[in-house]
Amino acid sequence: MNPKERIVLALDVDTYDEALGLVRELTPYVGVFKIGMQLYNSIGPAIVQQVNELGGKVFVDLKLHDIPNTVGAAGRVLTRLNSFMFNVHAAGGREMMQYAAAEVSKEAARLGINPPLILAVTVLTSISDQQLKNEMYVNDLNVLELTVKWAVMAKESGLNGVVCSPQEITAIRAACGPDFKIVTPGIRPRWSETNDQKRVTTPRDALHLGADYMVIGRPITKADNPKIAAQKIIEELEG
Ligand SMILES: O=c1ccn([C@@H]2O[C@H](COP(=O)(O)O)[C@@H](O)[C@H]2O)c(=O)[nH]1
Repeated sequence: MNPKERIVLALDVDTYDEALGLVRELTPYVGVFKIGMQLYNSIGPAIVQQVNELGGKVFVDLKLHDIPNTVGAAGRVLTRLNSFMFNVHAAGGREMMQYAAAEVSKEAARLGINPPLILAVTVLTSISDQQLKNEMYVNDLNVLELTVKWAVMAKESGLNGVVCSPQEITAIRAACGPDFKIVTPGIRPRWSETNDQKRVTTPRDALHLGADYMVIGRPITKADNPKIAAQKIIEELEG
């Protein structure tokens, strides 16, 4: 895969015009477009089809977290929408992930299409070890240990990969093997601000650590010139 194909651009905007403007401008530099709760809740599921029609693969980042029946049903909908990938929270548990995987594969078979990749969100990249302990009351594991446990559970449940910080790639790769997809937000070039992200690396470090896909939002979308920012990241990845 070339570096461009590994870049997932977070379309964290409110409107159809802003989103499609970014898709048109940045298609030459981006492999996948991520539609998260801001855009999806603002303009609805039709945006997935619109991005598909412009030739973009879509990661629907709704971080599903509910009882198995509800998440399975939502998974069927996201399969019908032709998402390239979508995610659920590993914290939803084994039964929820197994059920989502089974429903998605049945729905894809029924439609005769490739199923979307299903990823488990481990510990959000905005959470530090201190927060995990003091706010989530997880006292016996640190972030790294918990992400690995959840990644193994996701794999055993039939999911295709995880969302985690690039800082956890080496440990997850060792536990889950080469084919398990690792998708990493928390990507910050040296020239950009960290914002609310806590567990970050540069794009180049994430690539060397073995990220399959890197989710990048504000360093590109909030740059004075998003195209130049994206180009600079690709050059850093190729350099
Ligand atoms: O652990 C997670 C899971 C998802 N995200 C999402 O990725 C992007 C990151 O955007 P930046 O602007 O590059 O910080 C954003 O849409 C998050 O919802 C994450 O950051 N961490």
